[in-house]
Amino acid sequence: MTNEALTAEAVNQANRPSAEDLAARKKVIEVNRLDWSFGTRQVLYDINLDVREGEIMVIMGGSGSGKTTLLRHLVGLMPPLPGKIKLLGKDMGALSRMQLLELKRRIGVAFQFGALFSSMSVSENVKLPLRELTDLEERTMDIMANMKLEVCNLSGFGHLMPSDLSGGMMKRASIARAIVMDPKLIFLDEPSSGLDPVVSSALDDLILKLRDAMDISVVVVSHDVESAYKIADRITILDKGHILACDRVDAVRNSTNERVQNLLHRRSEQAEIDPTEYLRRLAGD
Ligand SMILES: Nc1ncnc2c1ncn2[C@@H]1O[C@H](COP(=O)(O)OP(=O)(O)OP(=O)(O)O)[C@@H](O)[C@H]1O
Repeated sequence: MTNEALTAEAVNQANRPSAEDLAARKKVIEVNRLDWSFGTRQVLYDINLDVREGEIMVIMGGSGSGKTTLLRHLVGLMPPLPGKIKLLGKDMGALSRMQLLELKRRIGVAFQFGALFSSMSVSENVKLPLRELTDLEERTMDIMANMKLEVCNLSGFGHLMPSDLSGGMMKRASIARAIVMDPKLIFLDEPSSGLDPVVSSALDDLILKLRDAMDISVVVVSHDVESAYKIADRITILDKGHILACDRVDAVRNSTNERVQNLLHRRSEQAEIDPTEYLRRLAGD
């Protein structure tokens, strides 16, 4: 780990809420006894999880452990099951289609591959949720998109096409789009995949800044253990569809469970992920 990363980690460490502080906060996500099978194949087993207001929760686990399937449930891309998932206090399985849509407006999502439409400028990409979900005037949309681009250190880059951006800028642009509607909760899938450590560390800083400046709760799916140590308040580790650990960073990091340590110190598996296969699974094909 670089000295810079160590320092940033130490700063966040000092700012981390205590277990009591976290427990006293409102739950923005509540998962109760969630099981899921694809056909006869069970991939999630008795998932119980909560995320608290203002918390950064990092979900980790080996390839195929169920992270994407869980994420798809959380963002409403899987059929909602009554009593299983509450998002921002609402039972997703008890909502009408319109109510579910309304709820989805209050969350932001940045998926890992091909997050931006290549035929639109960066600014148009960021404005997309505003265009699709609001009746705001063009000028207002421009102002809102520019504000979010600025927060994501992309001021002045809105006119560029995605192909003109570096990997790190592309990720920041998809985060700008995820926050353009001022959500209270955002989901980031593998934000640091494919980035070198310096760029990845800058992205971690942006995630921390967003949480602090916008009072947002963040769920990050990641393979990157250094990033998790730096940004997370708590880490959840999935193992073959089961929650193996869910605790504050120090507790997970110092866990005496051999399986937890093996999963934490396994080399990054990002190279094994095939983008086409990832998108197919995300779409539920
Ligand atoms: N649509 C689907 N149909 C059938 N099986 C699926 C489907 N989507 C995922 N699976 C299977 O469910 C299991 C969990 O997959 P999931 O994508 O949730 O894991 P993951 O932890 O996100 O993996 P990775 O880190 O490789 O993205 C895997 O065995 C996968 O093959």
